[in-house]
Amino acid sequence: MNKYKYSYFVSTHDIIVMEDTKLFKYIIIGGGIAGVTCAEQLIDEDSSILLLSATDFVKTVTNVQFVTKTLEYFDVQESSLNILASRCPNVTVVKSYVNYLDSKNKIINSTNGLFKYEKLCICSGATPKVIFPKNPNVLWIRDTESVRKFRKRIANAKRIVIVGNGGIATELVYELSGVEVIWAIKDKTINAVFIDGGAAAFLKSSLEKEKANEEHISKRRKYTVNFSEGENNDALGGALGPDWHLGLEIKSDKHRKVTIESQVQIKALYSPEEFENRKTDNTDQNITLKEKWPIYVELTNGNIYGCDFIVSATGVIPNTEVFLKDNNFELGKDGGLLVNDRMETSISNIYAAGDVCSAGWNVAHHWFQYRLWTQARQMGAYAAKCMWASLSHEEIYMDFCFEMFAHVTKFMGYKVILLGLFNGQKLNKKYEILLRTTKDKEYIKCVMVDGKMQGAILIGETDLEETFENLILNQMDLSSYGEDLLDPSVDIEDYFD
Ligand SMILES: Cc1cc2nc3c(=O)[nH]c(=O)nc-3n(C[C@H](O)[C@H](O)[C@H](O)COP(=O)(O)OP(=O)(O)OC[C@H]3O[C@@H](n4cnc5c(N)ncnc54)[C@H](O)[C@@H]3O)c2cc1C
Ligand SMILES: NC(=O)C1=CN([C@@H]2O[C@H](COP(=O)(O)OP(=O)(O)OC[C@H]3O[C@@H](n4cnc5c(N)ncnc54)[C@H](O)[C@@H]3O)[C@@H](O)[C@H]2O)C=CC1
Repeated sequence: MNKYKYSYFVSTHDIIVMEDTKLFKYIIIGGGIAGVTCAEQLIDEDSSILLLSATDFVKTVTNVQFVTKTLEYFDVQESSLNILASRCPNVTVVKSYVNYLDSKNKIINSTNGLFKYEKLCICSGATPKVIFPKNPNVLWIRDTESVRKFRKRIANAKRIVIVGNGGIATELVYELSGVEVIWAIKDKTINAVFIDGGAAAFLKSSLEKEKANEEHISKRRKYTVNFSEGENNDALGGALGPDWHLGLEIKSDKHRKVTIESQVQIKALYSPEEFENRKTDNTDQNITLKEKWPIYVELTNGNIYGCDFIVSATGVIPNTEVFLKDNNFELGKDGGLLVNDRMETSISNIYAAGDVCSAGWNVAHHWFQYRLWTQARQMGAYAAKCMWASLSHEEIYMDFCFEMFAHVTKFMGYKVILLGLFNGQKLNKKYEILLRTTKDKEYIKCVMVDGKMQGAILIGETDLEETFENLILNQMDLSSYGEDLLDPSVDIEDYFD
């Protein structure tokens, strides 16, 4: 890339562009799943495509397998930039961090110089929204580097506090053994971001089992991650994804010891010195405080725990900051770059996909955005199609995957499938629930309105995903079946397929 003569900044408003600033038809920012999929899917083979990745690795998806029309499994690999470039000959891949966007002149400034675009797709992902981010005893999980730090600290830890009740916290609590875990959640029940209280009760019993006794079925077939020591890159890498925790087999003790503190938040953190200086009565009530710890956590219910460190698994914030300087992007409520049904942001010729964007179109009734690997892939692929269609004046239609929310994952050792409005989202509590559950085997919940299925949670090997997907998409009137719909003696799979 040295062949580009360096252009330079006078001020953020005044870029001097040298004559040979390279023009690319498409530029994609971000080497995560959204960016890489976008680059791979650009079918414009004669065009110049540039992918800028802040890190030495990009995330690539392989072996995509459709479980149903909307549910998919895939493998994820961290690949070097060269591997991606050799796989996609029309894509130039450059390690470069973008630090300024001049949308008026369609130029981006990066650590590797200036680049001009016809169409730009921002796929810069999201950053963990960390509580007490400056405290050295508060860790988070996002990329390979953050997992490396976590592994280092957990090796000698006796007790940690995990804050948050979403995907990361749920997976981490389940994966850890040989260390005492205090799980502090805002909600009444575990994993409330994804599942209801009934499903949470079903899953929770897994925490009481010993880790060694369980067969380790991976969420996807393979996740290859590069944990090589030595590389110390401050740039935030792409989000980890399926099976990121498989490398956390650190402790030989397979006992889980989890205390769930529900309906609490963190009130304060204390260093050992600050804690010594606290002379309040309630500190003495907690036996755990007799030991000396690197940090102390006070919860809003008054309980105080000493621990080795805290993991903040408290959601993400879209990575937009760099792009907002001097650019009047319209933002979604969650701070993402608002995109329309063509994945276009509010600034012309700029598209966005994946965790960085907020779906701003009139979404299908059974679909909503969740910052997930699967949606990053789908949005990246669709954004590529939209950019190409815009330049070639072709008409395209919104991909079918945006018709219905669908997610397959694994929580607490069980396969979990979420379809449509699985928690009654958008239904203003006006729905009925049909439920079938068999302890340690399956949990099936259907959300029904006027006899029509709106969503479903399937935990365990139920084999109902295809049937239920069809029922949600077709909106067939099922009133005549009533509760028989989930009667185990009725083979509804055959009936409705
Ligand atoms: C621990 C963990 C487990 C997860 N598990 C699952 C799961 O099981 N299933 C699931 O569906 N989802 C899962 N997710 C969520 C999923 O990983 C993300 O939603 C998805 O990877 C987002 O992809 P992305 O490409 O939008 O963003 P990212 O993967 O964050 O990629 C963004 C890229 O942009 C680069 N970048 C940022 N700013 C700049 C800049 N200014 N210049 C150049 N480059 C820049 C970053 O370095 C990064 O490479 C998980 C997330 C985490 C953190
Ligand atoms: N299996 C899967 O599908 C997985 C998906 N992911 C995805 O990765 C991303 C990051 O994961 P998470 O950090 O777990 O985000 P999340 O959005 O899934 O969960 C965030 C949790 O933090 C809680 N929270 C927020 N602020 C808080 C505060 N101040 N104090 C206490 N609790 C607070 C929320 O109530 C919520 O329970 C998400 O987009 C998630 O969907 C992550 C892991 C696994």
